Amino acid sequence: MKGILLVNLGSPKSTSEEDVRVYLREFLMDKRVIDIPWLLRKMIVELTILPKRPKESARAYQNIWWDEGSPLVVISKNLTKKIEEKIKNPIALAMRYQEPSIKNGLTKLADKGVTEVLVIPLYPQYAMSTTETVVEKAKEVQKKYFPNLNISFLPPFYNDEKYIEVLSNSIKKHLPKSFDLLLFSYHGVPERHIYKTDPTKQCRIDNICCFEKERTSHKYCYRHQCYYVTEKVREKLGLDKTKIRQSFQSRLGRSPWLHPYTDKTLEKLPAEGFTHIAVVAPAFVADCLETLEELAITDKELFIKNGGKEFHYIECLNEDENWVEWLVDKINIFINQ
Ligand SMILES: C=CC1=C(C)c2cc3[nH]c(cc4nc(cc5[nH]c(cc1n2)c(C)c5CCC(=O)O)C(CCC(=O)O)=C4C)c(C)c3C=C
Ligand SMILES: [Fe+2]
Ligand SMILES: [Fe+2]
Repeated sequence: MKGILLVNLGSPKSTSEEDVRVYLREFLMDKRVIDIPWLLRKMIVELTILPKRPKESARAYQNIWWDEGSPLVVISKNLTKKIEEKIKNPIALAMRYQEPSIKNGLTKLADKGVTEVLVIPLYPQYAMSTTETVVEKAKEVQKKYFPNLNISFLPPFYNDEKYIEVLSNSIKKHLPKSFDLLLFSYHGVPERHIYKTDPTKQCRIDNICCFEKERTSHKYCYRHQCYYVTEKVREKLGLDKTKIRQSFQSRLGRSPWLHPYTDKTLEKLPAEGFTHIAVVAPAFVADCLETLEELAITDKELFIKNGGKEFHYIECLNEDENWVEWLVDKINIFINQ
């Protein structure tokens, strides 16, 4: 029998400083997130990040936590339930970090007699810190604990026409009547991750390859995939190029990340005459710390402090009916093939 495993990033178990530390340790010790040799990574994580960051992050999580738990996990669970009601085959949810784990999700499916699993990493764009780490972890768990289970993966869907339509319609539904500018803010990655995953080794941050129409490197280029989504959604919404901007948020550490940075962009927009803005975050399919806290609270304050008047945060796809339908369609193709 065929089954489905949805995989999202994951959250700490609670907003306590200790649970946040445990979560950050697992997350940041992933070699596809901080891609340096193990000993150096361990030293940086344990000696420079974990002494202070868990306290700050715990406070941030406390600002957005729901009665039922982490927004990202709660939304992902609700999404799974909605899909479950529309398909005949078993479906389970897993998180790349913390609980429910990928092993836990595969166990649930195997216990129901599933022998073939479609793993769906819940990321529209490919990055070594998102899709790749989910794929590699799922393969590792399968090999170790479920040798008789067949697994395959839904590839990044940033260029799926129907997905673009679903995203555009959701944004349209939440756009305010009048605004000066729509900002597309994507989670950033270190620039070196773009070079590292480029099979052609030709993509350079300062040249235009990421904007070109066809290129082998696009399949593994997070930067291109973000530009693609922005451009296609802009076209679908019928917005002039002057009405949109794209930026990258949530950087960590001192090395250069993808530019322009969201916070720096927001500081400058009011002086450029953009005081009423709407902000959307299409790298996330579910609202989370990075959208509800970083964007909708911290970055909003920054924008207002710099002369902005209106900051309208547009929610992620979350449990949108058309998004559920899109996933159900992909699942049915797998089940019926
Ligand atoms: C959507 C795509 C994501 C990419 C790409 C990504 C890369 C990436 N992230 C970090 C460091 C942190 N990210 C944190 C939170 C976080 N990141 C994503 C998604 C992507 N990350 C999500 C959905 C979340 C929110 C989780 C939640 O519980 O709501 C955090 C933890 C919070 C904090 O302390 O700020 C860190 C740290 C790196 C280093 C990286 C690329 C290499
Ligand atoms: Fe992140
Ligand atoms: Fe590129």
